[in-house]
Amino acid sequence: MVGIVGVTEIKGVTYVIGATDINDVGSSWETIGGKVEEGKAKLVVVDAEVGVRVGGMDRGMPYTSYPDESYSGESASKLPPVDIIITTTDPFREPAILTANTVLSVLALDYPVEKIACYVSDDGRSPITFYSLLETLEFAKKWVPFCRKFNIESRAPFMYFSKKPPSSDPSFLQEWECMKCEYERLKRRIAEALETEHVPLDSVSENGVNCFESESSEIRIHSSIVKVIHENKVVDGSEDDDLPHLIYVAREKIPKVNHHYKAGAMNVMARVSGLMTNAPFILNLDCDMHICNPKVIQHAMCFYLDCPSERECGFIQFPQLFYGVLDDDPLGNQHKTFFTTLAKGMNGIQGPVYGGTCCFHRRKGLYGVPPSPPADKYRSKEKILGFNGKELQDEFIRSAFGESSALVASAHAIMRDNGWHKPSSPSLVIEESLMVSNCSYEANTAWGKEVGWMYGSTVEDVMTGLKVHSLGWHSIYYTPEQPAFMGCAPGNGPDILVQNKRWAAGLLEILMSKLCPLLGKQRQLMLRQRMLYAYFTVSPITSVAVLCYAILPAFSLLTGKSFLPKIQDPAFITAAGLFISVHGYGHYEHLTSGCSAREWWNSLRTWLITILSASLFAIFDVVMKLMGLSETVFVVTPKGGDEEEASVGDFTFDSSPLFIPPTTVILINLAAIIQRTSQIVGGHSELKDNLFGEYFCSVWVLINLRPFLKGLVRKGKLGLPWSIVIKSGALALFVCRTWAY
Ligand SMILES: O=c1ccn([C@@H]2O[C@H](COP(=O)(O)OP(=O)(O)O[C@H]3O[C@H](CO)[C@@H](O)[C@H](O)[C@H]3O)[C@@H](O)[C@H]2O)c(=O)[nH]1
Ligand SMILES: [Mn+2]
Repeated sequence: MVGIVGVTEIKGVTYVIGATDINDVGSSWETIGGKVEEGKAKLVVVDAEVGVRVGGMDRGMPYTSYPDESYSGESASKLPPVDIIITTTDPFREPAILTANTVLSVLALDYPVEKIACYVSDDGRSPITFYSLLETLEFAKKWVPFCRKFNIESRAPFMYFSKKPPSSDPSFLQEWECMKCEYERLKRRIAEALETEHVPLDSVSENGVNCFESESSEIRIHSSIVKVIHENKVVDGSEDDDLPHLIYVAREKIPKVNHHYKAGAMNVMARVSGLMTNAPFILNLDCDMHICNPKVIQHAMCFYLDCPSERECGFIQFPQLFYGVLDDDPLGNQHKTFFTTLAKGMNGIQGPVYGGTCCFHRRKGLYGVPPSPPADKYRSKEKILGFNGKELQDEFIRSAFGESSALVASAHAIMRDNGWHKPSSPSLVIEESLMVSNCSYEANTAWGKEVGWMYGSTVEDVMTGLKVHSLGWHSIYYTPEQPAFMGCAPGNGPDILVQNKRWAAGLLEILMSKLCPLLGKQRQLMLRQRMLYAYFTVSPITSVAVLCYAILPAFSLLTGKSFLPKIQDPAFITAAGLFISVHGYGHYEHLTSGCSAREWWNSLRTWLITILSASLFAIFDVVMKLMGLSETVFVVTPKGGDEEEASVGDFTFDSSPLFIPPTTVILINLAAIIQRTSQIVGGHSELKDNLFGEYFCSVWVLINLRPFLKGLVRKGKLGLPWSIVIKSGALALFVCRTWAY
C-alpha cells in the first residue's frame, strides 16, 4: 500500500504524484488512485517546479497521507523508531505545566511505545523541571491508558479538560472526573514547587547526593545531568509497558563559554539520543508545542517510508498553529500566510525552510550526509560519501563526531544505511551520555559546522534547514486535516518585538555566514530555493528603506519638495496603481489563505511596526557583532500559563528602546500633517496644488502605526512610557530641524 501522494489539479483533472524526480515519475505512481500517464505526470512535476508564487497564483503542491491504510494491522511492524526531543530553559518563563503537557502528549502517542523515546532538554538545569517530570510520569501512568481506552484525540490534558466531557455515559463520566482530579493534583504539585522554589529532596537525590547542587558545591559529581526517568520494559521484553522511555538531560554550562543557545542544546540531544536509542528519525518540539494528533508520526512515516528516493524527504515541517488566539489575529503574530503561501509554495521547489519546531528530521541529513542516489544507480553501496565528499571511515567520523566510540558506531550505522544499531538500554549508557553533554566535547569536532544544528545564528532553524537543503535533500511541508501541533504565540508588544528582533538578527547572521545563499557555494541548492533563502536573509535590511519611505512624505510636506507626481499628472495613476496592486495582492493572499480582511489589515500593521523597530535594531546588533563588540542573544519568548486570561488584543509597550523608532516616525509624520493641514485651513496652500500623494502617504503611515498613535494618549501598559516619548520627541525635533535647513 502506498502511503503518500501529492495531488494536484490541472484543468479539472486530478493528478496523483509523489516524486519530483522526472525519471521516477510514471513508473512508480501508476499503482495509486487511478493511472497517471507518464506525460501527464511530467506535467505535474513541471507545475510543481514553478511552485512558488509565479505571478502570485501558484500554491505549490499539496500532499495527502493515508496512515490508516498504510500502517495499521501487520504493517505497523514496519514503523521505525522515532526520537522526540523537547527543549525548555526555565520553568517560570516557560511554565513547567506547559512542558508537562507537551510531554504527556508525546507519551500518549498512538505509536508502538517501544519505538518512541521522549527526551527533555533542560537548559536551565532546574530541579523544578526535573521534579515536574517525575510527577508527570506518575500522572502519565493513568492518563495514557485513559487516552487509549477512550481513544481521545487531544492528549494534552489541559486542552482536553478545557472542554466539556465528550460523553454523558455515567461510567465514563466517573473516570473522567477521576482523571480530572488527578490532573488538578499534578498542577497543584508543580505550582507549589514553583511558588516555594523548593522540591522534595528525595526526588532529586541519588545515593544521598543532590544532583542539582549548585556549581560550587564540592559534592557535585557531574557537571551535566542525564536521568532515565522511565525506561520502557517492552524493549527488553521483560514486561508489558504503556509508556515510552522518558529521559531528562541538562547539559553542562560554564560561564563565559558560548553554549550556542538552542542549537547547542539540540546537538547535545542528538548525541545523547544517538547513544541511547539512535532512531533514524527525530521529531523536535519546543516545550509549548503539544501534539494534538496522536497519529502524527504515522502521517510523517507515510512520507519517509514511501518516498521513491530518500532525497525527497530530508525533513517534514508541519505548520505552527497557536491556541488561545483572538479572532482576526490583532497582534499579527500567527504568521498564517507564511505557512499557507511561502511554505506550501516551496513544496514545489526544494521544500519549506525548517521552522524550529513541529519538524521531523532524518538523522542522516542532520549528520551532514548527502542523500544516496536512488536505487544505487551511480555508485556501489559500499562507497558512501560523507560531508565534503570524504568517504566514511571510522577515523573520519571520529574526527567529526568526537571521541565517544559508541557515538561513532551509532553515527556510522545511520550514515551507512539509514539504519540504527539496536542500542542496549538507555540506563547502561549514562556515563557516555554525560560525557557527550559536556561543554568540552565539541572542541575540534564538526558539531555545529557540518553536523547537527548549525551554530552562528539565533535562527538556528533556518540555518540548519539551509544546510540540509545544501546537501541536496528536499523537504516537505505538510498540513494534515486534523492539526498536528499547537503552541503559544507571544501575547504582548514587547515580546513580539524581541522575538522579531531575534529572527531578523539571526537571518542577517546567516547572510554573513559561510552558508550565505548569495555566495553560490552550495551546488546542490536549487536556484529558486537559493533565491528564497536570499529573500529571507536579506529582508531585514529592507528596514532601512522602509524607514526612509516612512519619513519621506513628512519631509515633502515640511519642505514642500514633492517626490510623487501631482494629482493632475497622468503619472499619478502609475503611483496609485502600484499602491493598489501591492496592497491588493497582500489582501488577496490573506483571503485565499482563509484569513479575514481584518487579519490582512492587522498583519500589515505588525509588519510595519516590527520592521521599523526589530529589524533596525537587528542590523545594529549584527554590525556590533561583526565589529566584535557584542554577541547576539537568544532571548526566550515567555509563554503563557494554561489558564492565563486571553489578552485583549491590544498592542502593549514598555520602556525598551525598540519602541523609539516607530514613535519617532509617528511624531515626525504628525508634525508634518499638522503643519500642512494648518496651512491648508489657513488658506496658505491648497491641497490639490501638489503634495496630495505625500499627504495621503503620511496619513497612511499614521494609520498603520495606530497602536503608537493611541499609545501617545493612553496610560499604563497600553500607553507609551514618558521616557520613550521624550527620547523620540527629541529625535523627531532634531530630524525636522535638520530638514528645515
Ligand atoms: O538557550 C536556549 C534558548 C532556547 N531554547 C529553547 O528553544 C525553544 C524555542 O524558544 P522560543 O523562545 O519559544 O522561540 P520562538 O520565539 O517561539 O521562536 C521560533 O524561532 C526560534 C529561532 O529563533 C526557533 O528555535 C523556535 O523553534 C521557533 O518557534 C524553546 O523550547 C526554548 O526552551 C533552549 O533550549 N536553549
Ligand atoms: Mn515558541
